[in-house]
Amino acid sequence: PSIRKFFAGGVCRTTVQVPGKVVVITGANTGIGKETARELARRGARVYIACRDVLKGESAASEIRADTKNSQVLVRKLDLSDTRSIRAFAEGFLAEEKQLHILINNAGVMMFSHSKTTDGFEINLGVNHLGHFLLTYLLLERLKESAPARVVNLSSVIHHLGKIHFHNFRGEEPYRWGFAYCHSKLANLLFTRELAKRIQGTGVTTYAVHPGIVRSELARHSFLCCLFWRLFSYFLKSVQEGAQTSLHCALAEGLEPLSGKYFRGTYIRNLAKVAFLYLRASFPVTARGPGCLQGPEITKQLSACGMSAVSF
Ligand SMILES: NC(=O)c1ccc[n+]([C@@H]2O[C@H](COP(=O)([O-])OP(=O)(O)OC[C@H]3O[C@@H](n4cnc5c(N)ncnc54)[C@H](O)[C@@H]3O)[C@@H](O)[C@H]2O)c1
Repeated sequence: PSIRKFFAGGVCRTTVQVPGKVVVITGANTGIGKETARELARRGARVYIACRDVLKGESAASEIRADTKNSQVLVRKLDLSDTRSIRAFAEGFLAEEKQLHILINNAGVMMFSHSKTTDGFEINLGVNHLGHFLLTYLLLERLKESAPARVVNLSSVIHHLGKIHFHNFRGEEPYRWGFAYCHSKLANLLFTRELAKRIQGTGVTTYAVHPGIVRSELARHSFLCCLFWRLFSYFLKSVQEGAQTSLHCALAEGLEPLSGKYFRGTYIRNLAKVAFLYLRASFPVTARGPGCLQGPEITKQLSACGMSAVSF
């Protein structure tokens, strides 16, 4: 058990209750998002599960309602791979709710095949970053009106392997080794940093999160990743443990001065760092064209802006 505890990482220790607060969580019908929704519902929030499959969302919501005795767990349709769906969700939400206190941009895909969103963007970047970018933009005024409010973006430690290919947002050239997911997670991080700057002084703050390596459904599109997840499942976090960093950023008091920072509630950070440095050295990715910002340059720029990780 002590080894398990070592790998489990930080725990959200705040006892803050949030009755009456309005929360939107994307992709909360499964995995980390579902557990985040459960805990926020337990603490009294009105929780919107924004997901692609309303039936699956309803089944998660009824489980959470029964578990937490909070009837204010609602499901709304949102497909982040389609800007029309994002606009329709935002329009419906803004008509229905006068307040929004916490937005958790949690949904994510890890796809290795060369797919695109409805609007023609590379699928990982399109869903994980561009979709959430548009959603946040459409809800930002409501967040400001409800301040103090927070935006939590799920990134990943794997952003270390990411690069921003400005010339390749539509996936004209396939990415090597499924790096598209890494690029999208780097975009989540950069978005958090820039958003924090632009909303400074409005009472809305934002945080990026690495939840740890979590036993969820994220790897379902890749046989190799599924195999890895199964082989090492003992060392991976449970979804409840994986939700702790998002919960910490959504709830903990006094985080406002840390707006724009990247949070990791995990004790395995140094192991992860060594592994990623090794990977980066083993598979150096060369620049492709003028619009490409390289990983090491980005890391340098991020740390110059105080974007090093905060552990709790
Ligand atoms: N599991 C991990 O080890 C890990 C590590 C680092 C970061 N993350 C991040 O944590 C977040 C949650 O992932 P998870 O591990 O719970 O995986 P998960 O697959 O269980 O959950 C992802 C959710 O996103 C939803 N989703 C996917 N595409 C969508 C779309 N187009 N529109 C709306 N919803 C969509 C899925 O339906 C699902 O509910 C993701 O952003 C992921 O990148 C996970």
